[in-house]
Amino acid sequence: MNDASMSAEMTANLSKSLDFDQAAKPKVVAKDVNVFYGEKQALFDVSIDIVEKSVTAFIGPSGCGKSTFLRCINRMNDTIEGCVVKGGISLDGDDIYAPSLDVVELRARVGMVFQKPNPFPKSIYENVSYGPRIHGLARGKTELDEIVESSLKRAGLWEEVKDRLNEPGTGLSGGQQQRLCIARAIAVSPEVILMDEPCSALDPIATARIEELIDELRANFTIIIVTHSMQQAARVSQRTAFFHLGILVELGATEQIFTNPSDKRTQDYITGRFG
Ligand SMILES: Nc1ncnc2c1ncn2[C@@H]1O[C@H](COP(=O)(O)OP(=O)(O)OP(=O)(O)O)[C@@H](O)[C@H]1O
Repeated sequence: MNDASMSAEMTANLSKSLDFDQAAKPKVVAKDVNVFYGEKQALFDVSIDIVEKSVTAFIGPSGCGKSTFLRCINRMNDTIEGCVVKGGISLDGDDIYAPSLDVVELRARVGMVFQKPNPFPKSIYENVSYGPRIHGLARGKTELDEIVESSLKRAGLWEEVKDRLNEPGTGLSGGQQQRLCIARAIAVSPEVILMDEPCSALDPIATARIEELIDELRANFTIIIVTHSMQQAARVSQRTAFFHLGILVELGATEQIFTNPSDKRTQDYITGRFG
């Protein structure tokens, strides 16, 4: 390719990614986020808009700060001693670090699914009904039953568990447990779901099931997924953010990031030169 056609192609791609950005409404907006663990700085001036009702993947080599940034969005870093977050993050314009903000309420708006499925040591029913109960989302048993059923249906688990709702959640297979954790997250009607490597403990079939589910859920939720798998990022996300050494190097439409990244570090990572 000569320089002229390369630059035409780059301009076309850039305008494609700008179109993509303009059509989308930002749900989470981070501005100049810096995170420290004691003396060590883990994130440097991260600014990003996460658009609503889509999947954004965070990729990058181990230790680059993906999970640290994810945890900033529901203030899970507050629970880590010595961790200090500076900068601003808003959810639909609300400053989530405002002193008046109720963190319990924030975590109902921003749910989280972890790497290892972690159902409570309770029944399947109680795993899903716990959140709606403590947040007062149901006006009685019938409504609670309805929330449990609809959450399990949306998580694609209902048919497999409807006859064993009183059995322990921990008795399910790994993939089913992860779908139970997704049902638990959905049950409180969050706006955003954070997923920290949700498939890393699962086999390929269970992984495919969760990936299909993520694709269905994006119609109603804003999803951010940290993944080590570039194939997974390419399959499930519409936007991809590449982190390196605590810096957000590049954010763009997933297709553009994987076919025509603008930064050499992204190019080196996606072509397997490091990471
Ligand atoms: N609780 C903690 N205490 C101290 N340092 C931490 C803590 N958690 C993360 N770090 C450090 O912050 C940096 C970013 O870590 P983080 O886990 O966010 O990266 P990551 O990109 O998610 O990595 P991985 O892909 O391996 O999960 C790393 O240098 C890590 O050692």
